[in-house]
Amino acid sequence: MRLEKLDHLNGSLSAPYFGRIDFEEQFPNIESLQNIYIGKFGIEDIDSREIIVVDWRSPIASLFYSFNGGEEPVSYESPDGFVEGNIHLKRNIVIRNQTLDRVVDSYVRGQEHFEGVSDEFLIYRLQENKDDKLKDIVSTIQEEQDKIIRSPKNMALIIQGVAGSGKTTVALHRLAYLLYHYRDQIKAENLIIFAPNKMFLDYISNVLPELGIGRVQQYTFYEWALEIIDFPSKIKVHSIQGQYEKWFKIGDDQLAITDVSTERYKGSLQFQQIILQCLSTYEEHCIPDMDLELWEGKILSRETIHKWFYEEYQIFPLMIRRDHVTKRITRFKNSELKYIDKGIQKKLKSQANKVIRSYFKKWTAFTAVDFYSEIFSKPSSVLSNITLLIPEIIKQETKKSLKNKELHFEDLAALLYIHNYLYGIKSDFKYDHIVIDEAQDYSPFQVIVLKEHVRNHSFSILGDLAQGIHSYHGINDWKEIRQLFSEEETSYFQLQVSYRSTAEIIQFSNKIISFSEQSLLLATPVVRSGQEVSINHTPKEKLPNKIKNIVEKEKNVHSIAIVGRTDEECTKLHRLLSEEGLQCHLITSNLENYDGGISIVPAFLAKGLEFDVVIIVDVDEEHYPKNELNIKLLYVACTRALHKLYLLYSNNPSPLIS
Ligand SMILES: Nc1ncnc2c1ncn2[C@@H]1O[C@H](COP(=O)(O)OP(=O)(O)OP(=O)(O)O)[C@@H](O)[C@H]1O
Repeated sequence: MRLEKLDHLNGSLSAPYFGRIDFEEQFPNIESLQNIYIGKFGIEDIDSREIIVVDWRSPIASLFYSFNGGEEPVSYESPDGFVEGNIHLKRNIVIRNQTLDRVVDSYVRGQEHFEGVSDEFLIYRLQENKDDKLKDIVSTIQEEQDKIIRSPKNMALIIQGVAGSGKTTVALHRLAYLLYHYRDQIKAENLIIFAPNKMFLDYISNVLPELGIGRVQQYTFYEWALEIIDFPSKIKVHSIQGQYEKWFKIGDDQLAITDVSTERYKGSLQFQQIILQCLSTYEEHCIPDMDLELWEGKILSRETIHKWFYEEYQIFPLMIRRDHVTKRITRFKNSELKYIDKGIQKKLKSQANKVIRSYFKKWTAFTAVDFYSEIFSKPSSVLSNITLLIPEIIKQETKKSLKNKELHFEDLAALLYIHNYLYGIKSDFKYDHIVIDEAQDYSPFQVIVLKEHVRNHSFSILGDLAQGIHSYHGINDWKEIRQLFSEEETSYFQLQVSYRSTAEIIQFSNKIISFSEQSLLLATPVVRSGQEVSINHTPKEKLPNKIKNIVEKEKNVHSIAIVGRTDEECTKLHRLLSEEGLQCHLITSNLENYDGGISIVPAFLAKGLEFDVVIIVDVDEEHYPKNELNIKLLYVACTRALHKLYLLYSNNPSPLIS
């Protein structure tokens, strides 16, 4: 704790605070006017205990974020109850390396041009070029974001936010808030963030220590599942990347996303119900239907074993219960043997052991994979009626995979669910809070599994349906997730303002997403204007040169993305550009680090990232025909840009931009 505190103090040395409010508590006495300085970490005088800077997460600092201007009294909730008062000043301050860089008053009481809180400081921050990694936003958190960040812990928050509305950022700040506010109840090690891939985790990795929450666990769902289930080495478990080629290819054989696609089916509530029925039926029938006669005349009745299993050991998961019953039977046998004449003891012992072995052969011990195989390959008579409900095509496909010793990403939710039912959840895998970023790509079944791993349904579930490019296994509507929680357990928020891009880029992207058949929330820009989106016809052979020219023109920015449509084409373009002497990183699905600079990235991998300048290539009829997947892919690509967006096409432009 001391080391952590020292770390915070060192950080505060170079930038102690970023804001000030002058707050007059509502007493008649004007002397109660306090100048409150707000920083990333609180600082107090070690001798006098006087608070010099308050932590941004403290109750009083909430006024800095929730204050909307005007002369009406404001209030905040302190540990002793609500405190009311008036704000006289709201000031933003930029300090870098102990140098005061900028001071902007966004509200001064009594001055006419400050009727509301001005956005000048926010716009100044948004105009900056970003470096490689995501940054904290403590100095400019907006009111609607602050409400989410400060929501109570024992709630499943579901947040639909447009591209660039700060979902990822808000989720990380929420973790910092929870750790501050509930410091006696939760530990950083017991919080976990799920993100789409390792590169994305690297991209957000800087914010965590900046916010003082470096020890939070970070995982992809795939890696996490592999930590829990010990798969036999002969089984290959394919990650989600295995699906990319199938779903993101171009040409006439592009797949349509339907409800009976294997991925969607295996993530559905319907499938979870079937698995649950199989498990509970197995539970009902697993004990062999017989008494256990250890030796002649020594019978352990079926009823006694039932009582042990269904009543005494009921709190344990199935397989642990089976172990307990095994041990109990052995104890019973040993204690009974004590009364047996020494001369025949040995003989009866070996006879009893044989009987016990044969008894437990009839009582199958399953691993998750065995049970899953049983469902698909050779269901026992009690299960076969239930498995009839699984569509035949999915059954056949899965049976074939299992025969080839292969499992796929979409099988993981069911496998984890079975594993938890059979073996329970170890305390290492129980969490105080779970963040699911890009949650539109999660299936209801995945969320059901995660719900088993979190205490008090404490979730932050964030996503954007407009970016649902993985809807072959994700959701189409938040109802699919909301229905998994009761009304009191959940809260739903919408974030509609996009902070990432200029107004021009947002308006352009909105036009593209409006082609979608879904009714989706459109983004509203913060009034930050930039250059018009540039659309250029560029013949194929001139593409490398054109890209080089744009890069040359934009050489002063920190990050540029060249976005292609498929993995293969990006690799090709990367080679071509490298031959032309342009240094750039190719982002592939198994990349673990994000290096910034100039990147070449397929649209489906760009999700979650952002770049000062984005150049989208091949925006033509062939690569982006008008269908749901391409609308969303192009929307994702466009909304990655902060300041400038270029679209290049050869032949005929895509109908989405023509
Ligand atoms: N209140 C804010 N003040 C300053 N910058 C902000 C604010 N909110 C968000 N941003 C910035 O907007 C950008 C987008 O944030 P973030 O990546 O968290 O959004 P997102 O909703 O997760 O986006 P997407 O869904 O497109 O991945 C980031 O650069 C972030 O710093």
